[in-house]
Amino acid sequence: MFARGTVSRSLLREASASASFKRFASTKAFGGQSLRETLKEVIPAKQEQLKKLKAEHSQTVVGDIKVENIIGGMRGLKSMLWEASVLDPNEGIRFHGLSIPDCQKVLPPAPNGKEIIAESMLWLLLTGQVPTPEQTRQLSAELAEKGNLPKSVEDLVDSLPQSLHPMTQLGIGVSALNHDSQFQAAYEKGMKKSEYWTHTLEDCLTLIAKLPALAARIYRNVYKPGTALPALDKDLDLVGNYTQLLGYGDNHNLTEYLRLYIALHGDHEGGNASAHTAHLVGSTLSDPFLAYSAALFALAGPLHGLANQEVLRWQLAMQKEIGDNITHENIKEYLWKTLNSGQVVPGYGHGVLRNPDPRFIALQEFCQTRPELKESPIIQLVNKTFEVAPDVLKEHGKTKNPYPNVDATSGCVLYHYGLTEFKYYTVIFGVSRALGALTQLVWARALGLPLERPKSVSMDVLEKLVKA
Ligand SMILES: CC(=O)SCCNC(=O)CCNC(=O)[C@H](O)C(C)(C)COP(=O)(O)OP(=O)(O)OC[C@H]1O[C@@H](n2cnc3c(N)ncnc32)[C@H](O)[C@@H]1OP(=O)(O)O
Ligand SMILES: O=C([O-])CC(=O)C(=O)O
Repeated sequence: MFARGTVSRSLLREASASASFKRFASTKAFGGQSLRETLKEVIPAKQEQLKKLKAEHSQTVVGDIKVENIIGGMRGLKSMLWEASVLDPNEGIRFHGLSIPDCQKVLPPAPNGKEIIAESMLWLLLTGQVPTPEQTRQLSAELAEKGNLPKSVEDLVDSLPQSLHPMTQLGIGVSALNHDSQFQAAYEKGMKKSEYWTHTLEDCLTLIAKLPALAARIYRNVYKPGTALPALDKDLDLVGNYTQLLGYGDNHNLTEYLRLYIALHGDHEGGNASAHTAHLVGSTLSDPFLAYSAALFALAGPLHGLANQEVLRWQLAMQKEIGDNITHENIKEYLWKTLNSGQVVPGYGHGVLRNPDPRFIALQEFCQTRPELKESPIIQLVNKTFEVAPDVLKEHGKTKNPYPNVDATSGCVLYHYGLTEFKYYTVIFGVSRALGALTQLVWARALGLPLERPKSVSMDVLEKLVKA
């Protein structure tokens, strides 16, 4: 299915059986093809696959629509194409067939690091292939080259009130970058449909490249006004530059954590609110900057990305109330207090997952390898909460998934490392989610996917349908 020099899906799956990993790792060096060349090679096979599906199976039934799907936020309804990742309720996310541990084994890290970096994850998401270290470096260099913000966007962001939520500022900044959209300019000139994806790809790479400078500028304006932003370092990876710009560049452990965080949050199949928003808005052929700014506003809701800020707020309030005597009994009591006051337990539950989120596990494992995190009071509280919360939520009896999602720990590690401004945390998520949402935009244009326009019904119509 994949072009020459690629790793097939089945081989990627096999990769999770660790015995085959050495073989797999040695087959991943495919020379120095660029990202664009690689995509040009893999796209025709996917176009063919879609053409065949349409021709042979357009009328094949693959599921039922129940009333609960219509009134229940479309949970479980298979109704959109998404190429880069698939979420299994029990196993969690796989990126082109690779689980998180698989990715940790095969995706190249930064030269001075061990964790997955944004570039290697982006390459995998876009192409279905594991990049070589050289390909990863090539992409890092390109992103660093393109990373500066235009003056107009700098001025716009600098003019925003300090009190405006950082996520609102990020959405505004991203949408304003569409001033220079290559896709929009080419569309105005009348480009052919077959050229959509190439211009989309250029905009997507430009946007991903500029996100660290934009996100860091917002951080500095809001929390460290008057401090100077360093220049982008052409030898650093995207996240290496991001931590430098934030002012935490000399904290290697935080940089490594952010590399892992940003790679892991990159994609979570298509139905989550931010990815789906990018897909919906992008389906109108609005440019990647507009589509992704819309996605950011979905991410900014407390049931979605903003939960990572809410978790920290909630854990700190718990810490304050319990004091030093942190026992299972005390945590249990606090959980019941939260639930009995009609609030959700942030960081727990999920629209699809029915087991602990493997992203949560991966971040917890990161904490276990760092003595400073193992001993951190906030991380210990997260761990103790995990020991108690599932049983309390089961007893409460409402949530279909009593286990932690990624937000249950992600912000707490940042807090430990001194990045304590929790209203900023979802911005970091926003830097990450671009990897998957923009990947799909490229694929949607390469495959010529249509305008998204589901049918809605009123309750009266639904009643008639039910009776019929
Ligand atoms: C990166 C991410 O976006 S991961 C998700 C981050 N969000 C959070 O952590 C917020 C807390 N969790 C939640 O609110 C939910 O679990 C969601 C939004 C993530 C998923 O929602 P759903 O798919 O509707 O969950 P589910 O079907 O299990 O909900 C059934 C009931 O359990 C409740 N429930 C779900 N999770 C929780 C929770 N963590 N605490 C308390 N109650 C919960 C729901 O509010 C719902 O109650 P209702 O019947 O009174 O409306
Ligand atoms: O999948 C979802 O609905 C929410 C989520 O975990 C994500 O978007 O990362």
